[in-house]
Amino acid sequence: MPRVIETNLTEEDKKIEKTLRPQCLDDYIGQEKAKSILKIYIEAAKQRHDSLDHVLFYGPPGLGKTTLAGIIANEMGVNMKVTSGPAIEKPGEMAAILNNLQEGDLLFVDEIHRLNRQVEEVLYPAMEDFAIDIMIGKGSTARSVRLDLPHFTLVGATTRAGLLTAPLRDRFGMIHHMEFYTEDELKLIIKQSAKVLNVKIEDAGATELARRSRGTPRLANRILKRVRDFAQVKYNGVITETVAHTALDLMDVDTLGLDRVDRNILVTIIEKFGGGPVGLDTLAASIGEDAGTIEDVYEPYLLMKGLIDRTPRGRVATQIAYTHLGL
Ligand SMILES: Nc1ncnc2c1ncn2[C@@H]1O[C@H](COP(=O)(O)OP(=O)(O)OP(=O)(O)O)[C@@H](O)[C@H]1O
Ligand SMILES: [Mg+2]
Repeated sequence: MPRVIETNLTEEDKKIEKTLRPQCLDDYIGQEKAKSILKIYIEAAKQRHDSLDHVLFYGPPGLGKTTLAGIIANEMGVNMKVTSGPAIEKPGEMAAILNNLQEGDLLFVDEIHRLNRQVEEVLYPAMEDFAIDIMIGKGSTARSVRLDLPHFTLVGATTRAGLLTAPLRDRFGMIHHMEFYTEDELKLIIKQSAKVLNVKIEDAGATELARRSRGTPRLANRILKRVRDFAQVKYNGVITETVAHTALDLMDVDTLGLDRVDRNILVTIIEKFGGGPVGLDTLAASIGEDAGTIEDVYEPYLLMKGLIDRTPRGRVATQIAYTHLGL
């Protein structure tokens, strides 16, 4: 059975995500702070008939960064062009993308921390002055020519803002940290998705799914889909609390929403390293996971739940972790 916390989305996952994606700010649940600030920014930009300031979203996967970028484009009434850090290899490719934008367009750059330095440098004047500098000619006759661009909005997304260079970060007018969703927010999302997918779910069933969705809408939707299948085959199609409970236990998602890898991280810190502190790389090596994945995907939730602490000498398991695991 595929793991619940899967960072590589299948085609079916992508299709479902598309149908479940809210289209306007009012349908977007949670992230209240970002929403209220965005509302003002969008209103002001529309009144000035100007493009919106550049926006950076950072935070763990599946919290709605791409969704929010799409909503901004919708609310501004502009087109969204999508690209990603690893997809652009040469400065010329970035220049071409920028040059093809229409006035007001939104350029969404996913995994923006993975742009290489030369490509990133094209963005500096583009974001600041809506212009790019291109070199014409060779050797002693080479000169740089400035080309004007349409006013556009860059929306960047990254799992870690710390990996962004200062000059790039400084060019964003708004930087927003995506928060984990509360159980109540996730419950609303689950109920909304259930309606769209035509799934019958009881209130207590939705509560149970929300509690075990790791604060993450993507997981909430994915879990909903799996539990629906389970309810269809084993029960009469309705997601009750018992159905939710049984299905999630089978999926190896525990009562805090932790999956096998989360628990492995905790158990390893406790049993192999006496509760810590243990360095990230050592920890990664002993559980056979990539250090970056631990830091971006697993750790933020464990930290938020107070199961681990980060100290200068490494990661430490907290009392809450011992209690949760019954150790
Ligand atoms: N606030 C929200 N309200 C309702 N549904 C949401 C919300 N945020 C996210 N979702 C759902 O979760 C799914 C994943 O969100 P999205 O793709 O925007 O996450 P992301 O932060 O871009 O993730 P990644 O870092 O992996 O690119 C969406 O398809 C959408 O169905
Ligand atoms: Mg995304």
